[in-house]
Amino acid sequence: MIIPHRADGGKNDVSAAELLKDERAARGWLTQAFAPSTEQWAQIERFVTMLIAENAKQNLIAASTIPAIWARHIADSAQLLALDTREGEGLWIDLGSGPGLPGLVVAILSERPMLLVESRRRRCDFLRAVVAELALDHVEVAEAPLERVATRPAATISARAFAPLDRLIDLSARFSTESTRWLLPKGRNAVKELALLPEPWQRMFHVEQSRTDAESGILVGTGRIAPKKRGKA
Ligand SMILES: C[S@@+](CC[C@H](N)C(=O)[O-])C[C@H]1O[C@@H](n2cnc3c(N)ncnc32)[C@H](O)[C@@H]1O
Repeated sequence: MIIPHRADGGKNDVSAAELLKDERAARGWLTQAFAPSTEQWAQIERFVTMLIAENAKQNLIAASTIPAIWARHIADSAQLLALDTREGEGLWIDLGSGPGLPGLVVAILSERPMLLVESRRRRCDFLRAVVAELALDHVEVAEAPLERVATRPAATISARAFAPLDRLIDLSARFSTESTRWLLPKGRNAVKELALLPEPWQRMFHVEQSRTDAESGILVGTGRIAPKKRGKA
């Protein structure tokens, strides 16, 4: 069962009737939830323009989603920030960031230090181009398979369309601490994927309904997952 949005002081709460189904609703919600400055709006607009232009050169987002890019990608990414409103300065790691979804959207809307992990060089070239263009000094790009990224404690771990849940956790457990917030959009399989996890991990997570699709869920959890012990080869 997907748990509907819980009131967040009222500020970020939406009922099913207010799902962000179109571009106007998505932009309206961004304004209401994050009150972006003029500079942040300009940065988001520029990111959207760069993403659409780059998509003609490499496949970053489904072309069919471009007319709804604010709802399907920008608000869909920003909703993760609304699920981790802690003011702390801890590192946010976005796994398999692709074109920076959700990592770059979060980085534009917040000052959280951000590590974007992406293994494909052309995608990293795009990430670096956006970081430079928007002067996002708090963003680092790790061009490597996650398996080869040095372990650092993460305050937040996000991963959108990165890997099946068990593999995602297996690869990223070493970055988690007792206070790590896990934000894992899992589409329509969220409940099923959660049910397949070992019991102690299952209890760490609950499923939040996505603001952009009533049938989709985001796994939200807090805590450390002990990395699997690997035998010596
Ligand atoms: C389906 S895309 C999703 C991209 C983005 N998060 C989004 O929602 O649009 C998955 C991304 O993960 C990257 N990826 C897959 N396995 C990876 C790994 N082991 N380490 C780092 N990146 C990986 C791929 O190159 C790809 O860009």
